[in-house]
Amino acid sequence: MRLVVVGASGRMGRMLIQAVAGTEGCTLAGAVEREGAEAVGQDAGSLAGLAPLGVAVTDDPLRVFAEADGVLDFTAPAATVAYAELAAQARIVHVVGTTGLRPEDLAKLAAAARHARIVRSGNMSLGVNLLAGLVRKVAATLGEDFDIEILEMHHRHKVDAPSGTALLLGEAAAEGRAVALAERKVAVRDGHTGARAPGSIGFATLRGGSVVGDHSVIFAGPGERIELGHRAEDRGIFARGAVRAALWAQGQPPGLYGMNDVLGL
Ligand SMILES: NC(=O)c1ccc[n+]([C@@H]2O[C@H](COP(=O)([O-])OP(=O)(O)OC[C@H]3O[C@@H](n4cnc5c(N)ncnc54)[C@H](O)[C@@H]3O)[C@@H](O)[C@H]2O)c1
Ligand SMILES: O=C(O)C1=N[C@H](C(=O)O)CCC1
Repeated sequence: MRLVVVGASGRMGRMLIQAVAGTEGCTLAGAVEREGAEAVGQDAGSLAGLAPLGVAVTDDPLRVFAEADGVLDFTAPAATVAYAELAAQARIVHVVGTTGLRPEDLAKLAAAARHARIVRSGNMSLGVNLLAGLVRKVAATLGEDFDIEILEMHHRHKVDAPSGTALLLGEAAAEGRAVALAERKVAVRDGHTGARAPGSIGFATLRGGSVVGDHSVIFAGPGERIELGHRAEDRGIFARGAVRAALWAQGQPPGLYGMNDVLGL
């Protein structure tokens, strides 16, 4: 499968180049960065700490999309919305790891998925997607006398909150309880908040250092607490998940898929 990495010089972009180069049956068909980025013109392999791959980073996505079967996109919301349109025009698979997408961005991805195969997930790792299944089950089993709180910590450079993973886990908890997350979500607490609203799903965000991604889902009940968690130690888990998603999506009809589809969960 010929894959393009957009956001090639980012923390995830470099990991994606490594993952594509290290996966049998995949070749790096292109590497794209935003106009004016320092990496434009550099060899994508060298950028990712590998031997040169003979693929120069470009700021012209159209040219490389025309020669590819799929694009791996861990960039920023505005870029991802634009790439969804280009990938749909080129009829290639679009794997979206970008987080911080607003409802109107998600609506644009859903529109593109009428003609394109898109796999989107706030977390492409096996572990977190398994954890989401456990959270759904525990939330469905326990009543509302168990309060659900989701705690996440990421590195100091992360720009969106709560993390895409925390929201994915919140969605799983809400599904388990058969409620809408949008109606139960409490993402900020400050000052005199009053007592906790029964049935709310709370989020707490920590940022600092080089943390790759820590998540805990806490079910706090009368006299006891259940905690389910995941610690990411290496961004390679997200990159390998994205390549797996692209390979899986190649054989699917147009639509918007998640990692649970890819992993058969
Ligand atoms: N879903 C997952 O499993 C997962 C895992 C890790 C990170 N992420 C998400 O991936 C995104 C990127 O994370 P990161 O840590 O690599 O960030 P980063 O800032 O290191 O990298 C983003 C890159 O995208 C580039 N970019 C921005 N606009 C572009 C455009 N129009 N065209 C091409 N490139 C463009 C930037 O120049 C930068 O190099 C974030 O939203 C993050 O939350 C998701
Ligand atoms: O480093 C990031 O940024 C990450 N983003 C995803 C999220 O928002 O959950 C996945 C974990 C790493």
